[in-house]
Amino acid sequence: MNTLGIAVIGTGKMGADHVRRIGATVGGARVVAVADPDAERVKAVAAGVEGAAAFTDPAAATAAPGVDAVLIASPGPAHEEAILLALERELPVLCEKPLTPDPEGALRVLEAERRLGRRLVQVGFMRRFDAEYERLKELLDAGGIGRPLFLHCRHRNAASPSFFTSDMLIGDSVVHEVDAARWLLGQEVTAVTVLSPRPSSAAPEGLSDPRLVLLETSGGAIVDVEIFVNCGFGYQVRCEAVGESGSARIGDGHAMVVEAGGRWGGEIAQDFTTRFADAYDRQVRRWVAAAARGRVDGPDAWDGYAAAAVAEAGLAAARSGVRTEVRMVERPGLYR
Ligand SMILES: NC(=O)C1=CN([C@@H]2O[C@H](COP(=O)(O)OP(=O)(O)OC[C@H]3O[C@@H](n4cnc5c(N)ncnc54)[C@H](O)[C@@H]3O)[C@@H](O)[C@H]2O)C=CC1
Ligand SMILES: O=C1[C@@H](O)[C@H](O)[C@@H](O)[C@H](O)[C@H]1O
Repeated sequence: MNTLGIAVIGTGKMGADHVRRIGATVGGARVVAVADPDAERVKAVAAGVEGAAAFTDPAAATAAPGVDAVLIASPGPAHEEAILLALERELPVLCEKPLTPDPEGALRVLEAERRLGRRLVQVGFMRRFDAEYERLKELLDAGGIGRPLFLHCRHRNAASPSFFTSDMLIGDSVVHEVDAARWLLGQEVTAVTVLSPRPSSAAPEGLSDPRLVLLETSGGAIVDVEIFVNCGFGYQVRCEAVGESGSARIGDGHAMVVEAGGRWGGEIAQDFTTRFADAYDRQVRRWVAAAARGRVDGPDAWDGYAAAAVAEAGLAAARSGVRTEVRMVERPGLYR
């Protein structure tokens, strides 16, 4: 197999981490171009990769010599433009979540793929590549705990970045649970309710943090998500599935428990780059292997659209305080 030349669009926290990962742990690929409007940042990232050209314009990076595929790690509102540029060139794409912040943008991506007649876009819902999530999915698929009734989810970040808004708790954070729930249960989310307690005193001024998000699914299950992005003590992503004949829980993170000095305990990961390091590696490896065959082997643009539709309902539910139904178009044949 020839080496896949990748353009990485956006070289902030995730983009720089993906550039490092492609060089360090992903075979069969190399970064040939990077783009970021922050000229200093993009130059610094390119300087660490032999043969990578630095651009401030994503279009120029996408059109650079040797680019066979595009990995997008810019902020959500910039994703649609970057995806459409890549699709114009019929290049495979791995786009960080969310695919787009709104369902309308996601529908334009679906339309671009429909015109090409094939799927080229994978969305960075990396939990599908996490070993614990995979085991939970296998158990549910095998009927190991009977028909699922509830997913109880906890999603906590130590602290939110300065640019974080109340909408992003749903559109940037809870989208992971939306995708995980759809994938684990094999069902669509049909309605959303959002409850917002008095904000934590640790939350930045104006940020509605934490929140409780309730998702109803097409198969009659209920998913509750505590999203708390300034919990202060670390990064925790937990999921307990309760079925008709049992329950199963992942994400306790107790890989090693130390008993010493009259105490017992373990460490808590401080952010997603640690907790999901293996999942990101496997996600990018699988994408590279599939992209080299012109295929998508993971969450696709339809999954990105579905998550955006649920997020839209979630934002309306948060504003109104009322249970809000999710509106989705019929799934096109390309994604069945
Ligand atoms: N899968 C996961 O667990 C995670 C995914 N993400 C996603 O990754 C993406 C990037 O997030 P972070 O790296 O945390 O943000 P960041 O703020 O650290 O980096 C974003 C970078 O994109 C650049 N940028 C801004 N506009 C751009 C444009 N039009 N074209 C190209 N670059 C542009 C910025 O200058 C910055 O360097 C987002 O979609 C976010 O939701 C972020 C954290 C974890
Ligand atoms: O995707 C991510 C971030 O964008 C988001 O802001 C965090 O809340 C999530 O834990 C992380 O996985």
